[in-house]
Amino acid sequence: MSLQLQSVVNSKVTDAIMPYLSDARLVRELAYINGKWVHGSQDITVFNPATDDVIGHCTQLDPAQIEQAIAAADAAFGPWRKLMADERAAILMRWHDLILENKEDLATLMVLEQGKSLNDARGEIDYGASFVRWFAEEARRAYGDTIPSHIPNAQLATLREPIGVAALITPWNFPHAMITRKAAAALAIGCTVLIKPASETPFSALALAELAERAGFPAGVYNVVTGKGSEIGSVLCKSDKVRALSFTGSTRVGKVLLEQAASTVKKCSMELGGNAPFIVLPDMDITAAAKAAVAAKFQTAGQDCLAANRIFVPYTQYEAFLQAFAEEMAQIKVGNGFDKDVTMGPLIFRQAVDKAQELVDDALAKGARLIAGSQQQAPGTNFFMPTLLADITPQMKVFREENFCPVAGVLPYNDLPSLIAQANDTEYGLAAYIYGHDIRAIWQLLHGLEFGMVSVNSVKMTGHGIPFGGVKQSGLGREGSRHGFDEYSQLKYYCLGGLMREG
Ligand SMILES: NC(=O)c1ccc[n+]([C@@H]2O[C@H](COP(=O)([O-])OP(=O)(O)OC[C@H]3O[C@@H](n4cnc5c(N)ncnc54)[C@H](O)[C@@H]3O)[C@@H](O)[C@H]2O)c1
Ligand SMILES: N[C@@H](CC=O)C(=O)O
Repeated sequence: MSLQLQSVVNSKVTDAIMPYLSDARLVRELAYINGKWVHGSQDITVFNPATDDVIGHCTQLDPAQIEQAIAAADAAFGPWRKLMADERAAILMRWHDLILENKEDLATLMVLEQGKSLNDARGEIDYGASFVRWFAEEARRAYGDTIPSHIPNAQLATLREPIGVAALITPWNFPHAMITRKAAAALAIGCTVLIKPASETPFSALALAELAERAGFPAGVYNVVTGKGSEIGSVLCKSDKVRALSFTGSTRVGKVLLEQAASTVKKCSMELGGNAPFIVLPDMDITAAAKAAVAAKFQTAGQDCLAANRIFVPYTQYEAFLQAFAEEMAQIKVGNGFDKDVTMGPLIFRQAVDKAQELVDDALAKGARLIAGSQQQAPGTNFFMPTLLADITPQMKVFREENFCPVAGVLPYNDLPSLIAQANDTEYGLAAYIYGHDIRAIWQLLHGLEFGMVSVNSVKMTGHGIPFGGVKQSGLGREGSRHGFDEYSQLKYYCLGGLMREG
């Protein structure tokens, strides 16, 4: 079956998007395969979570079209990997520059489909572009090793080779940066990519594809497939041609994909859920700690894998901290991400609001105290007002589950050993925060905490140069940093024997 192709017409995009953008060609509703915009069999409706308005549709590809996309990426792999690193880097840098030139439009699209504030969306575009630049630069440094030989008259070494076609499946909470963090690494090292964005936020992904085309990626190197996650995931996992699978999303779906990918023994990289502890040490200024905890909890309306869900405070400062936190939380301005001064947008859809309420109800039924947060003030059906619960316990869902909503839970602690045990009492192990000054306590925590990333006295911990990733059920592998290539490359060892030695 040949691909149904459509030139450049975005016939169904509603007026809800176009008036906001300076470049209408960034709005794409079709999938992007082998350098063409492609129709699927049905449409998936995309909503603005702040207003519930329909903002457009993306296309749902059928399994045969996913197979065709895989074949295109596979065919493009050979020529792409053969380019010199400098040549791939130049295309990546053009993509980077185009992303930044179109920052305002990309951020606007993100607010429309994801709901975050315009400032946060702009920040995400910068963050996303930084990975493209980083990996364009790293492409020139994808070294192998030479190995002191234990074999007479032989030279031993490794080559770092691109693994092949990489499937990248991404979530809706960071619809831009979760793509670039994967795609830039894969492309720079010489892989071709098939990107499957979340159906709630396809427009950010498709705009990136439009810019990738303008940057000059050859046909088949950069592909975006849209449609049903389970259907696409299963075709990608079963295909022998797809050699790497990089997934960012929930631990539940990550486990499904790991099982499916086992059938073809793919290299799997999993960036999954988190349930971050935020630990306040006794020597920390309480107002400063509360300010940082609010920032760490409510970024992206709590829909952030790094969100500080369980906040541990010494008994002696407990009530003072709750008061300071409630005061700081009251400064959050909830509303449509386009409105001036808004710092927190809606949740992604109505079920997320219901889940937030369920967490609060469960906690209150099990003895938590509601310190602040009234849902009567919510400015729309998909909004959940920032909520502060005290006295949360490990028996409550708000402690156990990745809550992914603007509900903060605080609990007191007595001593470091019991604190460490409680902070680790979760299946997740992505990120942890420590606020305080006592270097011995910080060191003890750094060693005791079972998390892939620990940030001391800083809410911001991410960036292109750091190895982002978790332990336990928060995932496998690292993104960004000099380790980012590991997920998309393999070492080929060679032994060059029978060499004559001089002297
Ligand atoms: N560790 C990280 O770096 C990181 C970063 C961002 C988000 N996340 C996690 O992502 C989750 C929120 O995002 P979400 O709700 O979009 O996650 P999700 O797991 O529901 O979906 C993620 C992606 O997987 C697709 N998908 C769903 N079911 C699938 C299946 N059976 N097979 C293949 N693909 C499938 C979705 O369409 C989407 O594209 C949270 O758990 C959050 O912690 C983790
Ligand atoms: N906030 C994370 C993404 C997780 O949701 C990041 O900074 O990469």
